[in-house]
Amino acid sequence: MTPSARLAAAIDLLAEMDAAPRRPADATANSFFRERRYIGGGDRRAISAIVWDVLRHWRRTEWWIAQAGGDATPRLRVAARQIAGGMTAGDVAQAFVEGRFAPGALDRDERHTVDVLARDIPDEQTLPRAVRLEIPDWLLPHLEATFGEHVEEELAAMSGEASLDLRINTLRTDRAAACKALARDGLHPEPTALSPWGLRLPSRLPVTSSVAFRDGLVEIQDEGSQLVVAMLGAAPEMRVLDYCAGAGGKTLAIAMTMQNRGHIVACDVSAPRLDGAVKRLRRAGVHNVERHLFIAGDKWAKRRAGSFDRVLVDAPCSGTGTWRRNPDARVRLRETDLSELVVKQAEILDRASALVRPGGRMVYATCSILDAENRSQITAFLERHPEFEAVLPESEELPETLRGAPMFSLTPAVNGTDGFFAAVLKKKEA
Ligand SMILES: C[S@@+](CC[C@H](N)C(=O)[O-])C[C@H]1O[C@@H](n2cnc3c(N)ncnc32)[C@H](O)[C@@H]1O
Repeated sequence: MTPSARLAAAIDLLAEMDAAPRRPADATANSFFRERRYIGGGDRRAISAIVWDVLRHWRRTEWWIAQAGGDATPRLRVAARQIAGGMTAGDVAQAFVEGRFAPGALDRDERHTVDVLARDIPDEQTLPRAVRLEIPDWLLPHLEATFGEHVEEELAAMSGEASLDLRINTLRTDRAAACKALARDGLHPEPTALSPWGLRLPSRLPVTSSVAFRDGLVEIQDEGSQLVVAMLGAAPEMRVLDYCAGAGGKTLAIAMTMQNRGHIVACDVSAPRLDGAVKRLRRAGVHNVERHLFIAGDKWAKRRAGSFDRVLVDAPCSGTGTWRRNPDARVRLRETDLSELVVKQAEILDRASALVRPGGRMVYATCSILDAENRSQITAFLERHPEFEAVLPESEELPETLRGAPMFSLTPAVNGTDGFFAAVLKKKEA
């Protein structure tokens, strides 16, 4: 593809993302490329790089274009990022050519805006703080409350690329053998610092086509997620409930800590997500998992009240800890989304807690960095449920540094993981 054709495809993809603002950007990108199989790997990477650069600089680009008197259309966003990358207004005009695989020429207004953009490249320090930090204005006080004076460095770390973390599957292998198998496919990970099962690769590499992945020796899982499972401390022969199991990412790791012995129930309200677990469970050699889909009027939970040794609540959340992977989520989160999530999380916690046996433990986890979804949520839960108390984790697999408190928060800046929160709550003996 020519450079102009790549710009044209990037503009088309951004327009599709604009048309489906609630859909994660990577899901839109996957279907965009699936429908255009003629786009080869190199072009696909180049187009994605243009689009992700726009997404990572969404607010400042919008602000800059508004200052120049233009509308932040996909065409002008792409043009502005080319200028930020060193192109002149003339270069941009030349790249926006007519033709079947080209973006089409800039019209008069666009040309004018591009001229102004190239003349007035903003100085970082003149940008309003929330614009510079690439977050909606309403979110700034929440982040300041969580991170205090570290807010800038935390958000800077969240603008970077996420590492690609793997979890070895001890049902099938150990770390040394997994590394050997990965090396045969040219993959040379380093052990992670905190998780005993983690391996880290520097960036997005084609792990899923490796033999080690296909044979179930490794799973893709952020180190933070692995530590949430370690926090749960599930052991062989226990009865464990994964209340928000989704496609089973943590269920797989729980089965591993239980050495495939005992019983796990993986629940969710989404059938497609639960169905997504089937193939993964098979690949990992896990066979002690039952799946259960929650439906309205379901008596399932009532019949099993007080019967589980461990309950994991990996709650639906703002996903603010995963901004490195989903930069679009950073500016799309609305204040009403957060307030709705906080209510939903409290309801889920109330329901899930009824399933814990006396003396049993519940771990509440989110991939959020916002206090409202984390510590405040736990404080409110403990006020509503005096039969629970926050306790220290009991887990050999958790590193010393995380064993000294009933809750942990991980962040990209401090731990190099996604942002995660986890808390251990014990149901007092009757
Ligand atoms: C953070 S995701 C879970 C990810 C999964 N545990 C993993 O490790 O791959 C949250 C899940 O909660 C589910 N969920 C949303 N509302 C729920 C509810 N009321 N009860 C149970 N699950 C719910 C969503 O469908 C979603 O799959």
